[in-house]
Parts: sequence; C-alpha cells; structure tokens
Amino acid sequence: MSCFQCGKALASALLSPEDTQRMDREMASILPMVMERAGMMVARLIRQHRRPCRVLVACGPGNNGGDGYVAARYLSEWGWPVSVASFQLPREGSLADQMARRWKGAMVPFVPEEAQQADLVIDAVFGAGMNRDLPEAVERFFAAAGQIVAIDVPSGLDGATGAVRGQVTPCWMSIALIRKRPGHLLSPGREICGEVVCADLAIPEAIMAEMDVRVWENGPSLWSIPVQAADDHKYKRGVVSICGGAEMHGAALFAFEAARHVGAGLVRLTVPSDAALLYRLASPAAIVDTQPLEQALKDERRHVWVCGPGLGMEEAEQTLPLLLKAGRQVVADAGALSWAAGKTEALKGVSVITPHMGEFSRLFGDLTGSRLDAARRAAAELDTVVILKGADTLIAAPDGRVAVNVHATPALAVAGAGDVLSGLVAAFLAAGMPAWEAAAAAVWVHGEAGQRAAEKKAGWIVPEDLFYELGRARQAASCPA
Ligand SMILES: NC(=O)C1=CN([C@@H]2O[C@H](COP(=O)(O)OP(=O)(O)OC[C@H]3O[C@@H](n4cnc5c(N)ncnc54)[C@H](O)[C@@H]3O)[C@@H](O)[C@H]2O)[C@@H](O)CC1
Ligand SMILES: Nc1ncnc2c1ncn2[C@@H]1O[C@H](COP(=O)(O)OP(=O)(O)O)[C@@H](O)[C@H]1O
Ligand SMILES: [K+]
Repeated sequence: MSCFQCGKALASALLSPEDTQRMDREMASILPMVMERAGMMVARLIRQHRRPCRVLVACGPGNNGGDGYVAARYLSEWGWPVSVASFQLPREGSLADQMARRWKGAMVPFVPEEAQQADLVIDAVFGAGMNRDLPEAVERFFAAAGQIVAIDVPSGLDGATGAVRGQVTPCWMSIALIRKRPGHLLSPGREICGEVVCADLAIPEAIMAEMDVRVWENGPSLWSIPVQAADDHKYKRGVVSICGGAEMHGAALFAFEAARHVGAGLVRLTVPSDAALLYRLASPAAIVDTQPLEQALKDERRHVWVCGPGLGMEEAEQTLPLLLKAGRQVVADAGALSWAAGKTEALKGVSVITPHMGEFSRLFGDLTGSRLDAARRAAAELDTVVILKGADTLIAAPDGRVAVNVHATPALAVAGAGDVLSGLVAAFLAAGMPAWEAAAAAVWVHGEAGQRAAEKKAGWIVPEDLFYELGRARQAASCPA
C-alpha cells in the first residue's frame, strides 16, 4: 500500500534554504509582487494581534529587510506610529533597496535605546539568508526590546536546523513566509520563535508543484491509515507479535496493549516459558506463546514483530537476528538498540528503529551537526526508518524524507511511553502501511492520545492512560484520501 502523495502533503512542507532559493529563482519576475504581499501580510497579521502601538521595524540588507520596509509602509498608512532602524542598508538597485526607497517615514539609529522605547519591534534583520553568526550589535539591539515579531525567522535562527547562531532574544510571534521552516519546530529554535503563524502569500501552484520538498511537519496529510470496513477480519487488520523478556514484563505489555487498543486484529506475545504465567496474570487478554521463536516464525501470518521493550542484552541477541533471518518486519527499540550499540550493522533489515537521543548516540556516536541531518544519515546508512524521539520527534526515511513531529505533549515524558509507541508502529505496519508512513502516523497518534489523556489528568499521565484514547486518536488521524 503506498499512500504518500506529495501534492496532498505540500500544505505541511517545511522549506529548506535551498527550497527558498530555488523558489526565488523560479519567481524572479514576480518577486517584487511577492515581497509586497509578504510585507502587507506581516502588517495585517500584526494588526490582527495588536492594537495600534509604537512600532520600530529593524531592517537588514537582504530581502528580509525588504519585507520589513513594506510592513513599515502599510502599518504607517493605517495610522500606526512607525519608525525604521536600519542595521545595514540594502545593496543599491536590489529589490530591498527599491522597497527601502519607498519608505518615507522616520529613520532612527540602530541602537538598543530605540528598541527599548518601542512597544513592538519587528525583526526584519536576517531571515533565510543568514549565513554567519549574529553580529553583537544585533544581539544587543533585540535584547533591549520588549515584544518582538520576527519576519520569517528570528535573526540568528538557522531555519534549516533550529540551531541558533548567537544570543537570540525570544520572540512573541514569528511570521513564517509561504511555509514554516524546520527551525520553527526544532529545538532550540522552537523555544525562541513564540507563536508561529504562516503567511501563505498565494504562490502560483505551478511553482509550488515544482518544489522538491523533503521535510514536512508531521500530520494526517502525510499518510492514510486504513479505515474500518464491513469486510474486516482480524488477519486483514493485521497481526502483531511482541517478544517479551523474562524479567521486565511491563515494557512488552505496554507495547502489547498499545497495538491492541489502536486496532491491530490480533496481538501475540512470545515469552520465555517460565515467565508466561506472569504475563497471563498481568493481562488476561494476552495470547501468550511459550513455543520457541523458530516455531512461532513458521506462521507466515506473524510478519510484524516488536523486538526490544523489556529485553535484556542476551534476549535481544537471541531474538533479533532470528527475526531478521526469517525476513520479518521488525520494530527495534530499547533492549535491541542497546544490544546493537557498537555493531550497528546488526540492525540492517529492521523496518523501524525508535531510539531516544541517548540510544541514538550509543548507536551512531555523538551528534555532529543537526539532529535532522543525523537522523537522515542514520536512516540512509541502515536503510531503515529512524524515529528519533524527543520533544520534537523526527521520522527519517532512507530516501531522505523527514517528518518533524511537534504534535505531542510533555506529559509523555514518562517511562513506558516509548514502549507504547513501538506497539503503535507495529500495528500500523501490520495494517499494511509502508514503514515511513506507519512510523509517522504512529508518532502523531501517540501525541494525540497523549494530549487527550493529559487534558483529562491535568497533564500528569501514566502510559496506561494512553490506551483508551488510542481509538479516538486513530480516528482523528484518519485523513480521507
Ligand atoms: N521565496 C521566499 O521564500 C521569499 C522570501 N522573502 C524574504 O527573503 C528572505 C531571505 O532573503 P535573503 O536571501 O536576501 O536573506 P536575508 O535577508 O536573510 O539576509 C541576507 C543578507 O544578509 C547578509 N548576512 C547574512 N548573515 C549575516 C550576518 N550574520 N551578519 C551580517 N550580514 C549577514 C548577507 O550577506 C546578505 O547580504 C526571507 O527570509 C524572507 O523574509 C520574501 O521577500 C518573499 C519571498
Ligand atoms: N517533552 C516531551 N514532549 C513531547 N513528547 C515527549 C517529551 N518527552 C518524551 N516524549 C515522548 O515520550 C516517549 C518516551 O519514550 P522513551 O524515552 O523511549 O521512554 P521509555 O523507553 O521509558 O518508554 C517518546 O515517544 C518521546 O517522543
Ligand atoms: K527576521
């Protein structure tokens, strides 16, 4: 089943600097109109969010500055008291220069005292074109400001990665132009952007369709989860098998209950025989097998397995290679990832791995560069979908696609929440979804269930609270084709 459709997903595209540059080239002839619209939209959005107040627009030398001059003109025409502080004037003859020349209002020096006196400072110093560390004068200027609205991205934020290049003062609002950037969602960028509002700018569809987008905000436009049908039967819904360990029963049981509650047709636990009774007592609904794994693997219907939650090193060693040798689709987590540290190639053939940052570094070494690039590299290296978990979870495919998920809640920061996620991924794989789509949908449904559970329990949840939210969370995630 292939359900990824680029067109449908365009609304949630996250633009890289290369995307922006390509778009600028494609739109060369209409760029003045696009900049005019960008500045106007910024002014409009500010008018929607604030009563008239003293505004200072801080403008840089590039197109971000150009947008700032236009926004200043509109607000001023609407009667707002506006002045402009130029960090550096645009190059003569450039588009930004043309917009600067149309600004006939007050110009003030680019100094912190001016920023301090304004009720609202608009940051149009650097946007997507920022290519080196933030100059100190810019840091000091914004540090003195009260409320800041950033055009596109706050100056100093790397839109591609969410990294900051200097001391960046947190904004009240950021107005993303055309589409958000990964940096609006990825920490630490996410924490300095404030509320992120997108100004669509009505770019011609033909230009948008040409975009080779590889990064998206995770959401239902990226995948289709199978819906219930009159002729459903348990094998059509999908069979999930879970390896349980001898000592830590809870983790495998969390994955088991998650797969059951999100709609898998049949979920089975394969466990050491002396632990079987404990599993059965813990969950009377559990179908617990004690036959050797080789035996269980003779059943071709059991083609999706969760391997890792609650497994010790030895148990992981005794199960994962067998599952892979038998050509099963495997979701590898926890114990399986710890076992593979130092021999990452042992994970080749796994469909999805679900490391948190600690497990990821043990597998792939300390992070150099951005988490987004690291997750993408790991996915390509192993030819596996990588779910790099955290407050901003990344779902990377071997072909370079990445979904950035912020549809979650800090209420999920509790032991066992990751085991639930493994069960969800397996359930969606077993339902026939391709690995990247299954992983992205599982992460979103996990976040949705977390939000619903947190709402009921003032934010303080345990993993079990997620189970009874999963049906509705799956429903919310089912996007009609
Ligand atoms: N296609 C699009 O996405 C559109 C983009 N627009 C605007 O264009 C912006 C990008 O414009 P540009 O590519 O001109 O880039 P910027 O306006 O972000 O800045 C580029 C200029 O700043 C200088 N610069 C960069 N980092 C610096 C640093 N740390 N210290 C000193 N100087 C530095 C560069 O040498 C260059 O002169 C977007 O953020 C957005 O605001 C809009 O005008 C509308 C359309
Ligand atoms: N601050 C947070 N905001 C949103 N989601 C979070 C946050 N902290 C943790 N999570 C999510 O909760 C889950 C925790 O998984 P993990 O760390 O593997 O825990 P465990 O192995 O104990 O189950 C992950 O899916 C992660 O993305
Ligand atoms: K900016």
